[in-house]
Amino acid sequence: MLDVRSATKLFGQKAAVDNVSMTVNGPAFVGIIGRSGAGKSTFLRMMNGLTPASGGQILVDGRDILALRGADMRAWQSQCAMIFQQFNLVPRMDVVSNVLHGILNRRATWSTVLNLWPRADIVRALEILDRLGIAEQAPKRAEALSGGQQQRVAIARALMQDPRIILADEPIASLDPMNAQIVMDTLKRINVEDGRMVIANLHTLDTARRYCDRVIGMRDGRVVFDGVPDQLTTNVAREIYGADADFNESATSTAITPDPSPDARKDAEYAAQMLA
Ligand SMILES: Nc1ncnc2c1ncn2[C@@H]1O[C@H](COP(=O)(O)OP(=O)(O)OP(=O)(O)O)[C@@H](O)[C@H]1O
Repeated sequence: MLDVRSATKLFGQKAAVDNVSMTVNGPAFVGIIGRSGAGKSTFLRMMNGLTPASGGQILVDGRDILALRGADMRAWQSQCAMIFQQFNLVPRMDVVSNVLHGILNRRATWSTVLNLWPRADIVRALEILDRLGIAEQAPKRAEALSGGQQQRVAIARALMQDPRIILADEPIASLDPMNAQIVMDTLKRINVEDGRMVIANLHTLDTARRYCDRVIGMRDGRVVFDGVPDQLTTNVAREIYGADADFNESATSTAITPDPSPDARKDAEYAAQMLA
């Protein structure tokens, strides 16, 4: 379904993404790891047309999405939702309107300006929020929510698009371990239950091992590892990160430590429910 052929992005003389090739068949959960500057974000942004490529092809069911322009590119972008580290919600807008913004490009401008949405769309947005365990947050302003809840709203907004692929750029890098787990569980559930491909840039090895069917390691714009989580040994990781013998995996851990706050307890209950 996804066939990346020598995808390349140059910024001046520097290749941020350097001849990347891979194929992904079916709705896999793919993690991309690598140190800062390895090219992970640039690759995801090429996938959904936010960053134009310098060369290569990205074929989805045989169609090169790097060559799409105008309405065709917008149509692709609606099938290929993006989730960001900083959530990118409209902070002062209520949660359900933020979710409805997932289908903004399918709406007439005047109806968006007036915040008028068909009832069926509102019901769907509420159903998605309910599925992600945050229906009661629907009327609140996005800025009033915790980081983990905001990221779930961003995932709900992505689902509103009914995408085939979800691209997540360090989706848990701003979250505490508890919320990181809830967000990763949510992405995994969408992957397994809906059959949507997820490609996530991840900054912790334990997360990549735990959630991914396949892990891609990038270094200096190139793919230096492509395998299953079991193959991601400490030595392999050291190689991907270009680290020395002091490389300490536990420093990148997202393992959960107890937190007594009521909100954290509620989130913990939700996480346990998701894992059950
Ligand atoms: N718009 C840009 N203009 C010039 N150089 C850029 C631009 N975007 C990224 N780069 C460079 O491309 C390389 C890859 O950056 P990229 O953000 O893709 O890496 P990354 O692996 O996602 O890192 P991080 O985890 O820090 O986001 C870096 O050297 C970066 O400085």
